Amino acid sequence: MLSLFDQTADKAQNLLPYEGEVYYYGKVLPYNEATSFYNLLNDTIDWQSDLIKMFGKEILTKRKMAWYGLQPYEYTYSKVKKIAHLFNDSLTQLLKIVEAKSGETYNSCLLNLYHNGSEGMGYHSDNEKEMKEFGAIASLSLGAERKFSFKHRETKEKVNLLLEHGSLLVMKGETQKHWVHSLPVSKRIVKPRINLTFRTVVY
Ligand SMILES: O=C(O)CCC(=O)C(=O)O
Ligand SMILES: [Fe+2]
Repeated sequence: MLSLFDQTADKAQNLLPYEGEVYYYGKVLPYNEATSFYNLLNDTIDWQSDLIKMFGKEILTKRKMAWYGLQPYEYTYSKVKKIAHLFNDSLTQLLKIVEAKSGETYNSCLLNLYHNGSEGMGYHSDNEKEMKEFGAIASLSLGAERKFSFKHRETKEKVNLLLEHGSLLVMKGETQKHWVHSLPVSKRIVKPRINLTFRTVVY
């Protein structure tokens, strides 16, 4: 049985059974602080639709994205090269919180805005060529609570969890090599959600 001490956020347990490390720290921001960060980011981030290929056609996603960095790093997603906007005050504050909680450092952040549960993200891994190999990725969630799923590439084993308002999830080690992850759609969810994934790009 876990003692009370083991259950504290800073002693999060690895959720993956093998070949990767995922730690869920639960709510790292008090409710009101998480809500005010949600509102600030919603208003100040330069949100853009993403161009993706579906059945050979290029379509604009309803989900909005944004790419920020400590420097104007280049990053290619969906085959389009983007230059990072510089971190604003909210992002700088959140970076410090996430670095302290996870004991890792990051230099960039990919943001996603899902207007409701009909928007999600299919199975993928975050192993773009610009990113530090085996670098930690810290995922901060604000707004609607959503299910999140990991699936092992070979065994197909699944691990599911809920990402709460103001919560932190950290993926590290070999996670991206052996597991894919997704944010499943859920028509019942009508509220919006913002997710920030803090990453390390090499330059
Ligand atoms: O919205 C999420 O929780 C996941 C986002 C994600 O996987 C990504 O940005 O690569
Ligand atoms: Fe991802």
